[in-house]
Amino acid sequence: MDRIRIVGGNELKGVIPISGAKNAALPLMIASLLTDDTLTLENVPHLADVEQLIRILGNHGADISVNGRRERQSEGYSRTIHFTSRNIVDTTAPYELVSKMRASFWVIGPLLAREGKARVSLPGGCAIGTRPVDLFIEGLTALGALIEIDGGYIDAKAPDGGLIGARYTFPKVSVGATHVMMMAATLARGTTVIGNAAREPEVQDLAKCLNAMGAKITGAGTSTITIEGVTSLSGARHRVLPDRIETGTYAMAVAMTGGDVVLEGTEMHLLDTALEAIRRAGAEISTTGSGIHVVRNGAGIKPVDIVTDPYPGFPTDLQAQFMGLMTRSSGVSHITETIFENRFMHVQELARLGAKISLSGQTAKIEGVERLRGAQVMATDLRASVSLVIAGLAAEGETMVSRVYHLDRGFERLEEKLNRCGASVERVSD
Ligand SMILES: CC(=O)N[C@H]1[C@@H](OP(=O)(O)OP(=O)(O)OC[C@H]2O[C@@H](n3ccc(=O)[nH]c3=O)[C@H](O)[C@@H]2O)O[C@H](CO)[C@@H](O)[C@@H]1O
Ligand SMILES: C=C(OP(=O)(O)O)C(=O)O
Repeated sequence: MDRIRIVGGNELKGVIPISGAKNAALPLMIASLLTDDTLTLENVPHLADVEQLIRILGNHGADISVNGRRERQSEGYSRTIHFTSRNIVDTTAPYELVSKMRASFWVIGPLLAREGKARVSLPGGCAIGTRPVDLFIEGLTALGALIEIDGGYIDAKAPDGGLIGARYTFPKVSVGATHVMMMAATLARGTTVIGNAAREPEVQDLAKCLNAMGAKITGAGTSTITIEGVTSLSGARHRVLPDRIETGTYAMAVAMTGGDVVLEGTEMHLLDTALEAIRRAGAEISTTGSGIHVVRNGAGIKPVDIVTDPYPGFPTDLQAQFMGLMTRSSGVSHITETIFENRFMHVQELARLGAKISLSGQTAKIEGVERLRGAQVMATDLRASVSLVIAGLAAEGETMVSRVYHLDRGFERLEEKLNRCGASVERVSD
């Protein structure tokens, strides 16, 4: 199993290209099941989750080629991938495939809308909370679906004549349930109005792509989304938006080590709240022609309190990284996690590097320390693992991160990107 060795202490200087967003690419890929035409996605990151979803879509009958080549042959950054699901050959998404990744459950929306039925295993994904699927069930039921849970699978059937547009307000904001309801409603009869919808940029990106495919969606990016059903969707070409979580992660890495880096190909408005927190911690952040410029020269790291919230709040997917940064602040900070009930597994690993963190319910109190010292640590989930990398970049000596398969789910060429800016990060295969 691969590990990552980091020798800390170097400032980061240079340019880091930001990849297409994993959390946009996944629903966009799934949307290809809604049409028998070809959906071409540009700027798709080369990540374990994307590869896994390629396998899942292939199981449903999608024909997938990468830059004109067959899947898995391209080594390049951010690929262009063509998805064609001429016929859906199987409406079952089996446990063996779905249990590895939360988003794969989302195929339930397109399969139900296009084929009138779907049998999808209950999902897996990062172990950061119980992550139930009740909101998906309620939303799809509102569209007329009959849903049963059977042997660990959700069995969903559309009424004769297909799903029916409806008004439904989510009792809680869910990114995944918003994606699924929006996709399912594109092919429903009549109009659907989703209340308390997720406003994340990835939801907006999916709506933009669906509209390019012929859907009639308005309001994405606000909490009310209206979808007028159409009888069929066509193919389209769409560029995946930049990864705001990768952007925030590298911005925090620069704030942590000091240095001067341009995050290329990304946009500030995708993560205003997180960038504001990094600024308050002491980094200077500005827009350049090619992306975002992050600098921290000399000044220490100031303590900043944050609370995670649905977009446009501080993203839970940057909470662990921000905690990594706060471990070296000059005072006491508090981080409150409101989205997932078990997203503090990085706390005990950061402690191995010398961090002083105590937990009280959903709030972590971080007492900044003057120095961290390298140690052996274990990645427990995707974002937790990269918080250990951020801490390792500033720690004295060698940090060895095990279970890096978590990192490979969401960070494209992490070692290469950091090393090009002067870090010392190496993958070790045992
Ligand atoms: C692939 C992807 O895009 N993953 C992101 C997505 O996950 P995901 O879409 O799974 O997250 P949700 O927005 O659905 O989850 C938000 C909260 O709602 C709860 N919930 C969700 C569905 C449901 O049926 N019932 C229910 O109670 C969850 O347990 C959680 O407490 O949004 C999260 C919140 O920004 C991010 O951390 C994940 O990185
Ligand atoms: C939690 C994440 O992913 P997933 O929803 O796929 O588990 C994430 O991207 O941080």
